[in-house]
Amino acid sequence: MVLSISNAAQFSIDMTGPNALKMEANIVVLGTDNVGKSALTVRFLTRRFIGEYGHIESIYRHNVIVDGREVTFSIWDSPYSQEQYWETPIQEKRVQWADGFVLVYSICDRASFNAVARLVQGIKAKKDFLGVEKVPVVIVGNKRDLHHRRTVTSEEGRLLALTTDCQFYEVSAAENYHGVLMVFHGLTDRIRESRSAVKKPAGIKGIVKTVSAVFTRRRTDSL
Ligand SMILES: Nc1nc2c(ncn2[C@@H]2O[C@H](COP(=O)(O)OP(=O)(O)OP(=O)(O)O)[C@@H](O)[C@H]2O)c(=O)[nH]1
Repeated sequence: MVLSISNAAQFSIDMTGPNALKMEANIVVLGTDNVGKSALTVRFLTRRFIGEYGHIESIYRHNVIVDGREVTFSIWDSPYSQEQYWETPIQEKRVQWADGFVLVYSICDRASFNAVARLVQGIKAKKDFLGVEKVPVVIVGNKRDLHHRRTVTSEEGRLLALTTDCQFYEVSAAENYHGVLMVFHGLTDRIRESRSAVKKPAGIKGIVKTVSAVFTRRRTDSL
């Protein structure tokens, strides 16, 4: 199902400057059941927390201005499939489609944290296989308001992010919009960085490849 929500959150209004470029970002939100994936997504889209969200899989389209650039987000809020995450064609499609990932666990649910640790490895391995060197991933510990029921410490979350080269945030989708905004803001920055890294001039390996491609082409052209 594709929902289109417009006129929602705008966190900057500089649309007129010379830097007001447009950008598109496909984002997949993943995590085990009940961790708050939909709450987080809907909070970002509407600024609201509505409590119950059902289990509908959706792609939401949403335009916002981030640092003077118009960003069109397509956010895929997807349910968790327990086993062989990477082996079904639909899951594989998700990974190919995504420019960045938001991996959510609940700070009160250790199994959900362990699942995120597995997900991040799986995503990186799959993207690596597809030739993507650095995939933008944000790890989010949700339900921060329930700190009295915490079973995963902030340090554990931070350490996981550090060792897997991801960003890390602890948020409460229930209580706070700003933290959720930071998640999507941070991910947008990472996506932009990863795109400009791809455009950087090739290193020596790239030059050798280009030169040999030119010579190979000349040879085949002259046959
Ligand atoms: N206390 C608290 N509850 C939250 C928070 N975020 C979500 N919830 C609640 O957690 C439950 C699950 O939230 P959802 O957003 O439906 O979680 P989900 O990960 O999309 O769940 P699935 O649809 O099962 O995949 C709901 O009852 C929410 O109200 C939060 O930050 N704090």
